[in-house]
Amino acid sequence: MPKTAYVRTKPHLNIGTMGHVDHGKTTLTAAITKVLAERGSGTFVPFDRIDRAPEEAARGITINIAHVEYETDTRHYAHVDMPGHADYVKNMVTGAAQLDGAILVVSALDGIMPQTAEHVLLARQVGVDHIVVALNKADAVDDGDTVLADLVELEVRELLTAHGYGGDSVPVVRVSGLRALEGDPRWTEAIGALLDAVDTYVPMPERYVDAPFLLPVENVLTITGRGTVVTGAVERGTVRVGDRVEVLGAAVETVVTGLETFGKPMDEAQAGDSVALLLRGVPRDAVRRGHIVAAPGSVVPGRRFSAQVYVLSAREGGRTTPVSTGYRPQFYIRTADVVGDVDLGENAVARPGDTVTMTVELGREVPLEPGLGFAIREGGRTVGAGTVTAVG
Ligand SMILES: Nc1nc2c(ncn2[C@@H]2O[C@H](COP(=O)(O)OP(=O)(O)OP(=O)(O)O)[C@@H](O)[C@H]2O)c(=O)[nH]1
Ligand SMILES: [Mg+2]
Repeated sequence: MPKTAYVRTKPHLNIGTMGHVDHGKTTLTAAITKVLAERGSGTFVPFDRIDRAPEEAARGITINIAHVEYETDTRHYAHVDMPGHADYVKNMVTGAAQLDGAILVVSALDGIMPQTAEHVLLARQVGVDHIVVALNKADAVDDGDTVLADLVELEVRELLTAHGYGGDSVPVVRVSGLRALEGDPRWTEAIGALLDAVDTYVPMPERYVDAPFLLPVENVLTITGRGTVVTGAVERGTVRVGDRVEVLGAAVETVVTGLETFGKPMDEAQAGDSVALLLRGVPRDAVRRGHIVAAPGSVVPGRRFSAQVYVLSAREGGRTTPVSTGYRPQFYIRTADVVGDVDLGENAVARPGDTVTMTVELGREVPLEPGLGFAIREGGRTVGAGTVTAVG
């Protein structure tokens, strides 16, 4: 049966839920889709469909990044529900890289926890400019006694200010994802207020639709009988069915033979869209997460760059000891995960909490450009966050 084509009627934005494990991100995501479905502008996605990979159901935490879509009166959103668990922050890094805004979920019962702070820091680093706070589990703090929630709100505003988000003006909305899912009118209204805050506080970003096409590969799938499909968010430019593209990393040039967004076919995808691209004649195992699909010849990958890097303090979950030249951590750049040699110059060391300049020699080539954000990880934890200042 032919599928209904995607019709672009409203501006499209990418947002997502981030925050500490168990603070209620997935529940809130489900509640948002439920409230909007009741308004007639979307499809309800229940909790267990968002937390759907078998590995996730088994562990009961969100491991991969789940995407849902919905519409408010004024906008179309793709929403990524990001994992809170510390082991999976690398997924958060790649998920956040495409966000135009984020909903920071903080449990009013628990307040700021390690991944609350880590996610705010990473969001800043990967270029998320606007955060709206969902102070969740507001149903569970004593009715009438909002002292605890007030304290948590203050604490969150301070955290945001410390990371350059202007915490005083950030909308903080008290919600209960759980009670909204149950249909309690007080809390469905609160979800409406949260969405209004997102609609008004997160501006429509500038989309570079005229730039050469570039998409960092997030996932690779096979559709039997049709070929290899890559998914991800278009970082810039426009791509149409029939366009030639190259896959950097796989060193292949091919043609886009199909395009979809959320299961709906489209003729043209543009910067900001979450899409699946069907690629002609590319073997499944030739393409991997971290590769880049781009207009042929439009990007030159490199291995060497200079960067400004913030080394996380031990309190933020970072190292307890300084790093020096010869340090060899993993660099998370767009969706890629690459080892790199750090050179801090003569005699220099970088202590946890320092901001330093460094040069990096990556283990393999990736497309690099000034302004590109990245995270540095070691032994399963984030130890630094940086921005490319020069290439070569
Ligand atoms: N009282 C109350 N409990 C909630 C609320 N939202 C979520 N919970 C409960 O908190 C627990 C965690 O909820 P999730 O939605 O899985 O949390 P999460 O942030 O997605 O967790 P991870 O994806 O593992 O980081 C579950 O037991 C929920 O039922 C809420 O608004 N009020
Ligand atoms: Mg979750």
